[in-house]
Amino acid sequence: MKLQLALDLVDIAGAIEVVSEVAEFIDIVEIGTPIVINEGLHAVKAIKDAFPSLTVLADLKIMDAGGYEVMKAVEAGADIVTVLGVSDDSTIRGAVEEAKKHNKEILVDLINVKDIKARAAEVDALGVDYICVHSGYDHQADGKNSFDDLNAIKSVVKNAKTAIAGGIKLSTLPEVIAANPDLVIVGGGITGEEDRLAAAAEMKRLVSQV
Ligand SMILES: O=C([C@H](O)CO)[C@H](O)[C@H](O)COP(=O)(O)O
Repeated sequence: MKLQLALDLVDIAGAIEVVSEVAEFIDIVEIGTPIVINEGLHAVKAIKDAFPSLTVLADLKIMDAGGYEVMKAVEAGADIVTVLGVSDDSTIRGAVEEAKKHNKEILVDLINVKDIKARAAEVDALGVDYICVHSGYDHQADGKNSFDDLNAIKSVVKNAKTAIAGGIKLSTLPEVIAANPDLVIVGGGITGEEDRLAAAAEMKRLVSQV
């Protein structure tokens, strides 16, 4: 099981500072959607240049023009690019095709998908690399999480790796781990802690036991 650090509410300098602190405990670093909105794909390039051995995920949440937008993210240095599960199949197909050309990966984010089991099965058949259940910030504000969704998609996803994101903290990590995703994505559960190093180290220890 791998650990991804999501960086959302920082600028490029802040992202580099956080990753410098916790790099040894994370497998994937995510340049979150808010950073891409604020800084553009330069943020992806800056992190890849600063940490060439880390896997970098660009959380573009692509909804259209899958092939083109994946191409631009890959040019900037992304190893994994996100596409929304609510997108048309043609968008996801284009994204997968472009990523494969460059030996890169696609993570489909099922945020706001209503019939999560059915869509996960469809997306799995499109050849994506990861399928992620996700309670976004607005869902979290309503007290929701994606733990049940993870169990639901685990029963239908046969090819892709599974991932979970949204408000995961050290206190809820054991419950997440029990559902056995391939990838756990944590933002505020590390970046919002006073001792980020300790939080990342403990999370890495827990996910590595599986
Ligand atoms: O994708 C995210 C969100 O939609 C903002 O772009 C976050 O990266 C994801 O939710 C993980 O962050 P936390 O919820 O703070 O763990």
